[in-house]
Amino acid sequence: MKLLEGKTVLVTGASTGIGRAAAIGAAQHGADVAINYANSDGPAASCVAEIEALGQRAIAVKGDVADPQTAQDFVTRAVDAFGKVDVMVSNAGICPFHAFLDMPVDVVERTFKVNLHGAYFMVQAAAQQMVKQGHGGSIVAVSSISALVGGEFQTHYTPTKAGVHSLMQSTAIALGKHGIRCNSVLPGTILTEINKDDLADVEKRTYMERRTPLGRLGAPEDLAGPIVFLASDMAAYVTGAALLVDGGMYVNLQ
Ligand SMILES: NC(=O)C1=CN([C@@H]2O[C@H](COP(=O)(O)OP(=O)(O)OC[C@H]3O[C@@H](n4cnc5c(N)ncnc54)[C@H](OP(=O)(O)O)[C@@H]3O)[C@@H](O)[C@H]2O)C=CC1
Ligand SMILES: C[C@H](O)[C@@H]1OC(=O)[C@H](O)[C@@H]1O
Repeated sequence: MKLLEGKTVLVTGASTGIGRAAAIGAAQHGADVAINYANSDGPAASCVAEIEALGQRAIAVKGDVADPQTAQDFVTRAVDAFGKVDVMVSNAGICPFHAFLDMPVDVVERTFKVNLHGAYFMVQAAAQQMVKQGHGGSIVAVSSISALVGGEFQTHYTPTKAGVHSLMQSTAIALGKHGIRCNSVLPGTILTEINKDDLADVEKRTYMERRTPLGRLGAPEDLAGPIVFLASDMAAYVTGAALLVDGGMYVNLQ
């Protein structure tokens, strides 16, 4: 059963990792897909090709989500190509691991701008278009288990993920009257470019694996199903919710 037949789905940060898996998952469920990305032209083009090979339409729009204009441009390009916006998956993010006491100001500011400001303006631009269309929509933001727990080298990052989680709660209230649902997914540790260097430390990787009751770290594809579900009408009465997708890591105290 295809859950997103006839829908237009926008995904930010979809050249690699979780965003890419979400974009391809949406296409497998019958959606046309617009992807945003920042730098990786080759991977973005291959994501488009993969979606087209599934028989769906796709465009890639390059742009830095930290710039509010990127959100307006992304939505405009998607509407030009596909006529509407049904789903926004706000996923783009960075996590430059760094110690707290000597954290450079520019690393903090950049992380806040990409992860939180970027999500804010993308969600707002999609919602403006959905309200104009008048038939509701679904917004899924990629927050993190890190919205709920801390990280020694993520003091600039975890507040942005808590912020994205909170943004979905407030926009669920602001947009409910327009039939727009807003939810977040909270991935645990998923093997992607964002943590390749961090998890090259075998001791750390083994520790993270041992903390996970399901016995393995996540793959980007583990997020595709939960994101497609929340995007779809199967979740028609779900809004303001946060879905942990972490193999059980969060509940594993001892
Ligand atoms: N991996 C994990 O363990 C977890 C990840 N997350 C969250 O998942 C999201 C995706 O991360 P993940 O897939 O792991 O990492 P990746 O590094 O694989 O993917 C990040 C994506 O975001 C894009 N991106 C980065 N900066 C910008 C920007 N300024 N403007 C537009 N696009 C940008 C990248 O594009 P390009 O390649 O072109 O730069 C890429 O497509 C992030 O929000 C992250 O916080 C949450 C919990 C766990
Ligand atoms: C990048 C990290 O490995 C990853 O990001 C998150 O949000 C998770 O909590 C992991 O720490």
